[in-house]
Amino acid sequence: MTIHIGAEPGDIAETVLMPGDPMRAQWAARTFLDSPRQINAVRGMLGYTGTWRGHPVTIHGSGMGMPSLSIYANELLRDFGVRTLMRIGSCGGMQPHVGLRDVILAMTASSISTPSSSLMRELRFAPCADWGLLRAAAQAAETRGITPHIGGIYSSDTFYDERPDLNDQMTRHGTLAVEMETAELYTLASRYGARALSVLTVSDHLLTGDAVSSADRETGFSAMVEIALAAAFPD
Ligand SMILES: O=P(O)(O)O[C@H]1O[C@H](CO)[C@@H](O)[C@H]1O
Ligand SMILES: O=c1cc[nH]c(=O)[nH]1
Repeated sequence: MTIHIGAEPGDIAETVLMPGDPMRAQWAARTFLDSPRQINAVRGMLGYTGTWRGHPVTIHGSGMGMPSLSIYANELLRDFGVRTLMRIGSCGGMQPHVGLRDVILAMTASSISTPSSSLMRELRFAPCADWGLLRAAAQAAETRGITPHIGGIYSSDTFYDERPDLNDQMTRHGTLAVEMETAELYTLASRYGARALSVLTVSDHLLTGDAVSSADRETGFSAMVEIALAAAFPD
């Protein structure tokens, strides 16, 4: 048991899928796992452990933003021995060729700062995905007839961003999408010698203003969950 995760040792699998939204964790566990059981509800942050094709898997919310994700990822990696952490999140598209509901595999994540920035001092660390997971996720997507966008994303601290000039530079430099957790997830996975990948679905678009419904953001993104599970346990 840790401060924020009320699970016992052994309750959490070595492979964890992390949506920001705890209700997406509940939906994904009930939809994709066999025999899911709730292993955390501290502060309403729901976590479930079950099996997928016989492999133990935990699906646990991270909350929104890097400070929240950092708390859960630190405890999962340090105290529960997690070895593979995959974010299953929503994001805002930043390129004209990226459409609503498209799947993005985040190869790298830019940021202005992360909870790890003060530790890094003058270093501008480059958070990047685990190559094996990234390759397996690309293959899993293609097997399902999905062509994912693969490249850099932006992990922001600000959902209601008032720096359109910064977003313009991101778009100009090929950034695929914006979300709020991946840069810290990849940094922590590197620190603990674990594997991480963010599999994202485009829920809205910064260039067009188009968006899917909140209900869709909670439960409508099956493809990214299937891709994440298949990448974690390739045949
Ligand atoms: O849908 P989730 O996984 O929460 O991800 C995105 O949605 C939240 C903002 O609405 C942020 O957490 C952002 O990263
Ligand atoms: O952080 C996020 C997530 C989804 N859409 C956005 O525009 N930003």
